[in-house]
Amino acid sequence: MTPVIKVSMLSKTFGARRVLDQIGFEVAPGERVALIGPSGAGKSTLLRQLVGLSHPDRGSPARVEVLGRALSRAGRVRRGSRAERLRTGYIFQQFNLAGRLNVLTNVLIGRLGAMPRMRALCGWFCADERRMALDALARVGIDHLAGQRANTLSGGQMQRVAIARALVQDAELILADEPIASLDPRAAREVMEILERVSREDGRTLLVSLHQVDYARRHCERAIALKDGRLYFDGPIGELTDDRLESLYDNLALDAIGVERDARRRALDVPGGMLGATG
Ligand SMILES: Nc1ncnc2c1ncn2[C@@H]1O[C@H](COP(=O)(O)OP(=O)(O)OP(=O)(O)O)[C@@H](O)[C@H]1O
Repeated sequence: MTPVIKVSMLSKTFGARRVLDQIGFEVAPGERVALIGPSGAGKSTLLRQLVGLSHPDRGSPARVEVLGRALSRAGRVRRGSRAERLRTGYIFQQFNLAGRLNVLTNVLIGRLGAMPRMRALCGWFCADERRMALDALARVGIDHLAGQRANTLSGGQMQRVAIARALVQDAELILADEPIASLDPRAAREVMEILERVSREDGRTLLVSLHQVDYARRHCERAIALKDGRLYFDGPIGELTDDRLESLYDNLALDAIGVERDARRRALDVPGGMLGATG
């Protein structure tokens, strides 16, 4: 099966600082993968590489392939066609909605890339497109808010709009960069449940960066951990033991990264799976 994401020898340097250092991994269709690691480890930089918002170091042997298409090679980005770009949905921590537009229009924006250019320029959406957007809003539980201005929503509702937009885009791959970092615990749980559900039900691949490790354990089957720009762990979520987490986060109290005390007791200490040095 062709991987949805295939990255090899990916390095990214800002000034004198190497933020990503020879990263390599693959993600299979339908996998739900949590991207974790301390602040500044390179998670956002990595996600941005997967949509061409950033390019690898020029002249490096880096290869980034997404949905079977080479996105960058030797530091050069290939933007791809509108249709190709639609296949990846990107969800931001800060929602990225047009605050003055209503919820339905914000969702319909996900269709713009698939519409004839003239109609897209004028923002003329047909009945089928509106129905599709309403269906997507119903799936995330907020179709009753379709006519409300986006900037009047709560953070959790805004993130549901962003997910509905990725659904009308029919994105096969959803990349989410700390989608719950600004949400209260209840909204965070609901948003993660929705992301897991749309991945499970539709077979969409999910790569989500998270600060709170319990959400990774609950909603993802695999974790990729970065530390100081290097791949530190890549394996099944069950192998991400508390000891490994403590070493990943330099002995930061586990409570600080959202690990519940009773979950600590349950965690298995399975050998193998660590790739890099500790500490
Ligand atoms: N455009 C840029 N120019 C210079 N430095 C950058 C740029 N983008 C990111 N960095 C630096 O790269 C490092 C990694 O940043 P990145 O945002 O990828 O980390 P992160 O793991 O997502 O962190 P956090 O969890 O805090 O969001 C940081 O030191 C950051 O300051």
